Amino acid sequence: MALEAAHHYLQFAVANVTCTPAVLLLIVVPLLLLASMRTATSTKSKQRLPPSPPGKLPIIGHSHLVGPQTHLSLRDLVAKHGSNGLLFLQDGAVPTVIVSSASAAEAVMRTNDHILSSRPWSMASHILRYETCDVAFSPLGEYWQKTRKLVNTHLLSAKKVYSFRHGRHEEVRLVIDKIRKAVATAPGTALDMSEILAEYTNDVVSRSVLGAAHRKDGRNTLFREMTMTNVDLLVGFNLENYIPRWPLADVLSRLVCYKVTRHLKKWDALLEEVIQEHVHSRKQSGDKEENSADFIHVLLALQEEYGLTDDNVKSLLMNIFEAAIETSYLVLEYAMAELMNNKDIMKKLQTEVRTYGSSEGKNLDMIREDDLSSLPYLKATVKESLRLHPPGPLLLPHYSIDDCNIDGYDIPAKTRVLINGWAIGRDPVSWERPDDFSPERFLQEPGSADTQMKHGQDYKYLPFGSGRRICPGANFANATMEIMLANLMYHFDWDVPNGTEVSMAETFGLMLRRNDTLHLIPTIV
Ligand code: HEM
Repeated sequence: MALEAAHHYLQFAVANVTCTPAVLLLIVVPLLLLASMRTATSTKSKQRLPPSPPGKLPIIGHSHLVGPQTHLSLRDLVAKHGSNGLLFLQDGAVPTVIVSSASAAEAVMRTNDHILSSRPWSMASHILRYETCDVAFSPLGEYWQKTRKLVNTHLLSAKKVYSFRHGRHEEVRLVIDKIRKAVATAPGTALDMSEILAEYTNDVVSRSVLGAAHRKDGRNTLFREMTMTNVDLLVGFNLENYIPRWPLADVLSRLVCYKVTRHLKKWDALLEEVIQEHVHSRKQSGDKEENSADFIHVLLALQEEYGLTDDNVKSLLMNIFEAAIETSYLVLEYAMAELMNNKDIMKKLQTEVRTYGSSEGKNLDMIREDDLSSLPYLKATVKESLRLHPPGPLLLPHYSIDDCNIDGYDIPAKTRVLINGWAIGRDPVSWERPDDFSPERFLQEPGSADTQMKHGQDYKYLPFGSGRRICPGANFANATMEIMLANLMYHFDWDVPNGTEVSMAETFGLMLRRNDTLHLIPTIV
């Protein structure tokens, strides 16, 4: 893996700076060797680290043991060499602890949460996020606390999310109308549901951030493209994984991150434009902030109170796009794919939604958010999809700000901690028939709208993480996903072209995604 990464790095570096590979080698190789010597000396301490697999190499450490399907590789390594779901890996220059059981996750995200919930640093992320002034990648500290409070209280509280429901209804209605039209024009034709669902989640998010005019000049699409490019840039090789942070390495990293800097300029121009429009409209409307005001309005209204610079505001906005669009779309796509391969479950779900929609002479034109609490099987289906297919299989990386001890093992300060939520969600110790798609497992009792396992309170189920870094967007995400899935089930029957199974083959990146585009044939009911 590390050799592949080194090759990747050289390609990446050459593509980004006007340096020849030979010059890069001259700079990089001595730094790597120096780093390796430093790592070798630093690991000679008396600490009792969690067990490690054999086969550690100079410079790259254990990285060559981790294959491209990282979540699978790590699960297998922990099963073979770990203890109680804990394993220590030297990933290049980065000491890393892998967490792969519910009990170890609880020790990390509850018992030692105050020590283990900072974030590791990366140059690409630092540059792209206005010198790390977003919420998601800020280290633990005052700035993170302040912005996290703002996000929890003013942007993503249950009340605020509920206030956006009319916008979501409109977006869902647009999708339903689009599918109906396609069926009327060419019955029996397969639609690209991946694209339809990605567009939907993007529109819900950009509407909440930018307001009702989010489609102006194709901005919704532009923000989506910009967000996708973020993923491409951040998934590239990180030099600092191989060379500890010294001033010379920082200079080199900044050079390599030239493309990231260029991309930030684009973000900045776009965000500046939409913010200025909001400043203008706030002046005209006398600074009134309504309950359903979009995120830019809210942030501008609170900017002074929270002491935020313009760059802080932009970074927070970029964070919302990055965190919200892909995640919810992937869950919806996986849910539809699983339902196509489990037709009895789809039938049960359709019966629940349709019976509700037509009971007591209701004959609803669409399912609305106030109806969702009467649809327990729907909620359980979304939860089950999140269990089997968490978009972030390793959550976001955690980082220790001090030494701590788990199960008698030392976790030194400045260790990266990766929690394999994907493996924990499929651990046979915690789950019966863990690989089956079975929403029933989340129902306390048939017919009850209450479903088990509140997010973040049960460490065997971690799609949104837990502890102080738990995803603040779970309300927003669930509202976006549930209302769409309910209406897809309410209005249409679904088939796979040629009656085949949907392939669940997937690839690990910043997020876990299916390899194939999801093509499905809808029929109006
Ligand atoms: C299905 C959808 C989603 C999933 C599965 C998901 C999952 C996650 C996970 C695993 C984390 C990291 C937790 C940790 O470090 O332990 C996270 C963090 C975060 N998420 Fe989400 N997320 C989703 C949707 C959203 C949405 C819709 C938003 C905003 C509108 C959002 C905003 C954030 C933010 C700001 C953080 C960083 C929190 C912090 O570091 O303090 N997420 N999310």
